[in-house]
Amino acid sequence: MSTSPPIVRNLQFENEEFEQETQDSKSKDEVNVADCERIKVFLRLRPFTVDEIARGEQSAVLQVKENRISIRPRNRNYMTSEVQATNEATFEFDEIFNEDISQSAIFRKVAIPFIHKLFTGKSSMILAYGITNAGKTHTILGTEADPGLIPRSIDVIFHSLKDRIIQNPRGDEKASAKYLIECCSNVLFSAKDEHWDSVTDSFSDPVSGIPCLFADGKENNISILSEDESLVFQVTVSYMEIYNDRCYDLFDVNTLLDAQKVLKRGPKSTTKYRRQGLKLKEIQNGKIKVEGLHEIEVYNSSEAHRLLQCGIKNRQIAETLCNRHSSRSHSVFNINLKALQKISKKEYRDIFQSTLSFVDLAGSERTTKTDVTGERLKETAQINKSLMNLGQCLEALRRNQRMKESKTEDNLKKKQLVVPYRQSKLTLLFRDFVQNGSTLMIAACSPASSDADETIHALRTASFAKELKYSHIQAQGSYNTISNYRKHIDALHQPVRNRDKFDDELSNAYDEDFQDTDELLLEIQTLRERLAFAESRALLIESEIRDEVAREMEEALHRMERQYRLKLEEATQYHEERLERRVHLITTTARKELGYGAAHRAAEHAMLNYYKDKWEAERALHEFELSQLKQKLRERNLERDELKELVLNRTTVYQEESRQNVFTQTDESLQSERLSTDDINHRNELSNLLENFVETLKKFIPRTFGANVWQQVEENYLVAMIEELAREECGVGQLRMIDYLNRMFEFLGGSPVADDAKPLNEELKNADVSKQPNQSKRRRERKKKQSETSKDSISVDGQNESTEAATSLENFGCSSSVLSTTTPDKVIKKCRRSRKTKN
Ligand SMILES: Nc1ncnc2c1ncn2[C@@H]1O[C@H](COP(=O)(O)OP(=O)(O)OP(=O)(O)O)[C@@H](O)[C@H]1O
Repeated sequence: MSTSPPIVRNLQFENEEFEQETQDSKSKDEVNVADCERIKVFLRLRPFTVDEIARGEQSAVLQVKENRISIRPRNRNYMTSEVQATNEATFEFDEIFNEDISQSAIFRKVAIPFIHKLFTGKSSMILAYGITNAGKTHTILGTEADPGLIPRSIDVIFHSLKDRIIQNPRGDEKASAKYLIECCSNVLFSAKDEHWDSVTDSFSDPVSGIPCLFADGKENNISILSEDESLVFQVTVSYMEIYNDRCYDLFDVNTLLDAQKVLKRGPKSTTKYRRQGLKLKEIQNGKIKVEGLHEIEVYNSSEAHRLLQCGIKNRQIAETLCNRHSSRSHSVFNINLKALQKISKKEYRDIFQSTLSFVDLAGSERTTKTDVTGERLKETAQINKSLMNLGQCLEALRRNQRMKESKTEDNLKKKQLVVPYRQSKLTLLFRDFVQNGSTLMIAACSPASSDADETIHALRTASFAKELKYSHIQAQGSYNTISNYRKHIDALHQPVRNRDKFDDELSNAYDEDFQDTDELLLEIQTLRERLAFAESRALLIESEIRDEVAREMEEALHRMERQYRLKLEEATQYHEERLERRVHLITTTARKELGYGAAHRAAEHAMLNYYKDKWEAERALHEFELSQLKQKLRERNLERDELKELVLNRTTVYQEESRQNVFTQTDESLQSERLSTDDINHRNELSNLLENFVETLKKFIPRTFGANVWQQVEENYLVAMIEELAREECGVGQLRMIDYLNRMFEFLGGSPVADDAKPLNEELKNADVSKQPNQSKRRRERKKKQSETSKDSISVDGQNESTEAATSLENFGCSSSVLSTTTPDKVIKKCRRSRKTKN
């Protein structure tokens, strides 16, 4: 089985106008390939921007002569001694494009040879390098009106391949351009946002509805075809960016959907937009693979343009949501070509795979110049670090190459430098391209004198790249190499087919292997030595880097110090002035108020004295009152003591009396108990006697003293007497009755109890209670006699009534003579007098 290697035939030109130019480029390319595959570096000088013209920027470019450019530095102190001496920095490049070169011309000069290589199975990279705002993106992407290298390359590639693109039968539908474009149209282009208004205002695809920044057909007049008609192709594209030394897929649908969620929630959304970072993995032959990077199958230029548009949009969204600015990341757009040869109706055989990559590097910038802080400072540091690392790789490669080329004894003894590819993702990818393909660098250059120093640094790094050749590192994926391998495999298969020669061939192969092993051991030894040297060299480089960083930091610190000192001085001056004003104000106010203050103090003093005297007087008065009150209190206390004593005495007396009363009452009650039966009889007798006596008085007193007197006697004495008698005990009742009678007679004007009645009174008074029944017996007898006598006298005639009364009274101790001598008027008067005196 043998394959005839495809011969890249001369470029076919559909447009005669470009024929000559492209032929030149082809011939140049052929020369370059022959010229050991040196890394080519082109310089593109951009014109002044509108802003720069408005600022009146001066040009830093002193001279552009053939491939040499001279730039005048702004501050020569930071330059090399050579530049300091001449005050200009001169660099040489493969070609220098002036401000007036068109995008189309650049494309033909730069990209066409690489597209050519793509079709021959060689991978290549076009790298735009330079300081910020130098025109890198303009060159790589371009604008809607004037597209750059990528859109033009897409046009040419698809126009060349035409119907020879086949569909991958095992292709993932979710990795197809159609699916992604649909997602993009739903997610990214549905939202209207000021950040991409300018983009969406561009062309719109009638099918997908996606605005298309780059219209097809700008470069449709160029076609590069392979003569091998049996070859068919599959084209995939991938788009990624390296931001803060992390790789992100710009064709990842999931991140697009996440972005949609965040966008829908609006600017106040607390959900953070997080993208999944991709890992770089080293596969066989030192090739680098970006794990998880989507490679989207594309069948025509229109799809490719729209995909590019989606990637740009995704990047814009990331920029918006991550709050960063344009080109703060390195972007890599890959066009992968897979050539297949038809074996049968459905079977294809892989012939080669190649990639054309377009890298738009972020612009290096000086932190001292842009005065950035926070996240931006971190970004800038990362950009500068990765670019510096790229410069270090280029420098190390150049030195190694020089050592090899010079072949002097000294140089041969020296060990090769280790190229620090692994220090950043960018350089790892760069290594892949340097080792596996050809590289072209476009150094974008700003003419502004304000950017001169940074431009010089960037151009110096670019000039390192210019000297690099990679002829010794053959492109592993090239078509020719693959066909050579095939031949070799065929040769290896030969012994199998030819059994007779198998053993000999096999032993030969073993011998070769042993020889290889010895060589390998030797190489390991050499590599070890190189490693030791490389480590020491790395330390040296590191110290150099540290020095540079320290210098920059020192510069920044000096600047900050100056700023702060200035601010401090301003603040001090301001505060001093303020303090002076205050002191002045206070002094003036104090002076004004001093006079008033003295008078005020005198008045206060007088007031104080007045209140002091007043207080003293009141105090004396209160003390006097207090002493008086104390005296009174003492007296009251004495009185209280006396009263207490008195009460105590009285209580004692009272207690004594009450005790005696109790005894007396007890005696009396005992006596009354004894006399109770006699008393009942005695009372009956007495009441009878009293009735009689009262009856007698009723007759006697009205007749003698008048009806009024009787009425008064009756009111005052008799009723009370009768009631008393009814209530009192017998013995005591008698005494009471006598007392009443005495008082009655006293009232009537008579003498108290008659003398002859006394014995009776005395007798009654002194009467022993025990003897009373006998006494009452005697009395009853006497009364019986008297009643008989009175009965006799009454019965004689009415005139004897006074005599009867007197007798009755006599029986009670009353003398009738006393009664007869008193007139009723006198008795009444006497009675009234005695009442008055009583009252
Ligand atoms: N050749 C050119 N002709 C006309 N205008 C240009 C050219 N090159 C660059 N510009 C303009 O200069 C400005 C800066 O260019 P561009 O954005 O490409 O710079 P950059 O190097 O990519 O900057 P950054 O690294 O910050 O992204 C843009 O306005 C662009 O239109």
